[in-house]
Amino acid sequence: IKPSKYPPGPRWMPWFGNTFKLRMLARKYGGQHGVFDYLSQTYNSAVIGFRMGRERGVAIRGYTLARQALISEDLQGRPDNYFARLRTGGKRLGVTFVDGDHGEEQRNFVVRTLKELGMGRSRMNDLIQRELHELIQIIDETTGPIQPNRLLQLSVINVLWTLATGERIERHDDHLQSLLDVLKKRSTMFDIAGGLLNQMPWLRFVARNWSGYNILVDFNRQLISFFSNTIQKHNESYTDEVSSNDLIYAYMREIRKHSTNPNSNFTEDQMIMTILDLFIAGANNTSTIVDLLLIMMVNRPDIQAKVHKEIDQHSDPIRWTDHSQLPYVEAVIMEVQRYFHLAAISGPRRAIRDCQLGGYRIPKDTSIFVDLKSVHMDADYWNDPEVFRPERFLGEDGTLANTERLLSFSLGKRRCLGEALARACIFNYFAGILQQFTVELPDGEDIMPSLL
Ligand code: HEM
Repeated sequence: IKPSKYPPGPRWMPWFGNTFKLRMLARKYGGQHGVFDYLSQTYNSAVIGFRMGRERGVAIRGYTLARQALISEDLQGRPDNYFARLRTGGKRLGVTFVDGDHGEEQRNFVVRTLKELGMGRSRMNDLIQRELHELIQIIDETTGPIQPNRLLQLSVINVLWTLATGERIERHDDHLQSLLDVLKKRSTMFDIAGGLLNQMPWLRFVARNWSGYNILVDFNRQLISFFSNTIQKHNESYTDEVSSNDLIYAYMREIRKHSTNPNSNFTEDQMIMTILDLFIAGANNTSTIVDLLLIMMVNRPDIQAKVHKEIDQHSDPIRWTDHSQLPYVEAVIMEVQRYFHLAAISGPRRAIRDCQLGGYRIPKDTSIFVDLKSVHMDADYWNDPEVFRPERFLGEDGTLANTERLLSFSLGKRRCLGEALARACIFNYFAGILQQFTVELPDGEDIMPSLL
């Protein structure tokens, strides 16, 4: 039975709620954001209520309500469901799917440590530049067309890996290649709500492969075995002097500091799951944005020419610290994030208490899905959202404008904690590659009409 004043939406079926309807609509409308768009029009509301198996869900569309929801203190929790627990070995661990005091403690620790390790500072830039240098060398030495996706992904992963473990991984490492394959498969099988498996956990008994259960278990197993060697080496070589050298050492320092507290959340399992979370959240998105930027440059030589013009005014290698002097480059990066809306729906939130939104009642423990695409594609605000036009992020004086309407890293206490790293990587790689090369289509390939 729907709670009173619950947001409008489809009628709930016994047991399954709207699970099958939502899946059918997702196939028809190209994903969850398409479903929310359809339901929002059908029920003429920017707030939509539904039910996925046992879980109540609310989708929120449009800038005003999206902003309100993302920063609301009532909505800073994360769903505690089967999918969230399965991804971290059955327990509530890591940073992404924990909340309350435990979540805050872990998130604060990671943010503080990443800062100590140089995130947002020159050390991070040096790391990125080192990887960029290698990438440029590889491109330089390659004859024939290049498909940059995997090259970029390995580069970004090496930045993350160095922050986590203090060392790089070789590009040809077999473990790394198979990990990337699982990561890719995993991201195609699970939507942000955890897919069908989350709504019907019993599927793991009857359809282990089809439901994605095996992929998830396999991914965790591979990642844990990938890390176990490094963790063992860190354990053996730990001293106070090295305790601030990387994230694993810093975590070990914290485990030791809390060793007399039997209720401490700083445990080895928690450390592994925290690193896993950083990789799940950060390994793909950042390199995909750079890939999309290059695809867009190939498809729009006119925009590439403007990017080159701005970049050519800098004789030195371009670094993140120069970003404010390159507003057009920044505007192109923002437009790619808006246009391709990589995170179409923000990370699921959980109402930590009964609350109100848009005049509707949101009961405690409802999962909240904020539709970021609806903000990025809002025709009332952008006029021509379907057109790729970086100038929309530039004011008349040529400086950046409308940046508050770009929510790709979300807002509030649960906003992306890797934003500084991701933005620096994207800027350095994009500007760095275009400072050295002009990108164009291989002979015989056609421009993608949808990207014009
Ligand atoms: C272009 C690249 C990236 C995009 C578009 C992106 C976007 C997002 C979004 C939309 C969220 C959900 C926030 C919310 O629930 O309100 C998020 C969370 C998160 N991101 Fe990113 N992210 C990117 C890169 C990274 C990187 C490089 C890292 C790792 C250092 C990272 C780590 C995280 C973590 C750990 C969370 C969960 C935070 C929490 O639950 O408190 N992200 N990201």
